[in-house]
Amino acid sequence: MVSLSTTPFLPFTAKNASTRIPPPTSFSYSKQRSNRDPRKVVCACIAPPQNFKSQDSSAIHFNGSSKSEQLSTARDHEDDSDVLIECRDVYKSFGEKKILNGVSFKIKHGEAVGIIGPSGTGKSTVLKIIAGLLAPDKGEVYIRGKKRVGLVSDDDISGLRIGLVFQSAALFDSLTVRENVGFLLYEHSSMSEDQISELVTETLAAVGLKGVEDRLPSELSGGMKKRVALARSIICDTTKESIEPEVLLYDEPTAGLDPIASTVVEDLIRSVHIKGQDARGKPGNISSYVVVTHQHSTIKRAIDRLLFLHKGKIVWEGMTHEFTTSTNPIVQQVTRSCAGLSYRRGCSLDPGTNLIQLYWIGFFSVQVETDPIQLNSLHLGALMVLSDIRTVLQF
Ligand SMILES: Nc1ncnc2c1ncn2[C@@H]1O[C@H](COP(=O)(O)OP(=O)(O)OP(=O)(O)O)[C@@H](O)[C@H]1O
Repeated sequence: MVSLSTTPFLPFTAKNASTRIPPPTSFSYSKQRSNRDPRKVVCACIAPPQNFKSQDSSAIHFNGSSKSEQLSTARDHEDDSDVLIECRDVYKSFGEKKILNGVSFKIKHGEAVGIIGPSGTGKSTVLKIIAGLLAPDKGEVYIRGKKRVGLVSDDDISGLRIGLVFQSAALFDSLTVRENVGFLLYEHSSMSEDQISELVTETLAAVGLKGVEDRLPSELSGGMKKRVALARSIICDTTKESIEPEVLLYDEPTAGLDPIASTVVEDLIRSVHIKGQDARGKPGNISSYVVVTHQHSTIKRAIDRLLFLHKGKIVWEGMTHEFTTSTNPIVQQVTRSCAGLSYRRGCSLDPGTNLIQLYWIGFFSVQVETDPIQLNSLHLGALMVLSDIRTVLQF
């Protein structure tokens, strides 16, 4: 089953009985239960990027000899038995706008993968294609070796659940935390309400939340909403004979968060992974995850392997620690910029806070705390915090 879970979320699925729409304000799960086709996409949302624009992606000159291309021959001989998801030569355009131009990569069992690249280069589009919410114009997506035809709702591929955690929090305002987290199970499982309630409590504990089941989203802090969102994306029907592995796709999970809140989310992402340990001290359930991010701390804390998307292709891939030592010209251009040679392409000051958000050549951002009184202007402020930023940018 490909189960797409939306976290603070507007769950959605497509036709053939699995489309889910937000319930009306008065909706209550104790009154409304249905057992429909369990195929679904659940999307958990975190904050949208703020004031973010690609500042200078034109400064990047793609050198056709990418590492991923160099590796392609070797990859052909790899053992693919542990590949959960594969995108093979995927193309996608929106109208006249060509976005993806032959994207190929594999996500293996146990991996923590990041997708980075300039703004607007198609990273979120890749996630939506993996999730089956968008169909590629050309190319294929394989789920555990089986080619997916069309969108997730058109197909009956089983063997993997895919959860999509969107940027912006979109919990159902009129539903309690319990109803939000248990949404999928109320809709699509045969579990009793008591069973669901117990599982919701257990799942909330896994993300470090206790005693919030009866609260409404409006009674939660931003950070708590994100935890609820994550709980919603990892909950699954435990009464089933076999529970399929799950891949979680996070779209900019730390965008708009202050440095401390970002760290909490990054550690949470790690903790629900099978190689991590959740807040109860138990191993996580998520087999693999993919994170789209601009945030340096997220790359550093939550990602093992990076895919670098540029001009519609994966132009480099490798382990996170290899990124700074890569000889790939485009990567070098990025890392030199991060080292301060071309340190600043944009910045913004969050109103009412002491956070400055800085952007590097359109795809890295770092938040630095400073005293607004020091700032004569945003530009001057960026210069003044430069030394701190260099420290922050150490991989
Ligand atoms: N449904 C759509 N219809 C038309 N254009 C779209 C659609 N979805 C995305 N786009 C366009 O495709 C391009 C890539 O969008 P996408 O959100 O995938 O980029 P991104 O790399 O994730 O950007 P960012 O880093 O800024 O979030 C953008 O120019 C966007 O406007």
